[in-house]
Amino acid sequence: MAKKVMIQVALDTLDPQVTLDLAAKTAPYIDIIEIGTPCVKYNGISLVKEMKAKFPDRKVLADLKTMDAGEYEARPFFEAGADITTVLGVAELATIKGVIKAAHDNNGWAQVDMICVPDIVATAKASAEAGADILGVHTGLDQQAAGQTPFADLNKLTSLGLNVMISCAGGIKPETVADVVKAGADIVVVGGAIYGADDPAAAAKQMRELVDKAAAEV
Ligand SMILES: O=C(CO)[C@H](O)[C@H](O)COP(=O)(O)O
Repeated sequence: MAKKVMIQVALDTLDPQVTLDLAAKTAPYIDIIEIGTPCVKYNGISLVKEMKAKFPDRKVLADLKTMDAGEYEARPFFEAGADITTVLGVAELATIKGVIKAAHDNNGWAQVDMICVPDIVATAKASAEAGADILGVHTGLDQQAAGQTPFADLNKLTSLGLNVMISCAGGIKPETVADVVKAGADIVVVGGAIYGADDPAAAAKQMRELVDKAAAEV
């Protein structure tokens, strides 16, 4: 039985209508619609509400990258319809636990973003122990520009065998997505390779085909 690997489209666009249109084009091929950090900061909670209302059959992730006041910041977004929010792994454990509480009180998932975390193994273990649902391996846009990739961190986390989902984000393209799946990711996050494509729907369809093919070979 092939492992089910989810695809998360990361929408880092700012214009709300452009973002909604991209979600409509890609929704048939993806599992999670991410309202990216720049987008959610620019548009706020109203876009989360509208996105969930338009795509009730897709999980909606608000990429808050919460750094403090975890429950206080995350709870309104879960109550507005977000299925997943993110909290930074560099935050205090109390902050991470607050987002987890807000998530679980609303049948949602809490993702701990490992971007810039100095010791991702220690943070991963502590986050899993605290009840995190997803650990997010993440090479940020600026890190990508400096030539970094998520693969080393992905292998570190998948080898721990923790009872959590592992997502992977950071410049993933058609040429590299199979390696991400074969390294054990449960969720493949794709932003620019889809929203920046000439035909985002075709790019999402291609990613779906590549992910499913690689998952069948794992
Ligand atoms: O969270 C993000 C940046 O902080 C992006 O959404 C994430 O990196 C995925 O986008 P891309 O595939 O373009 O790297």
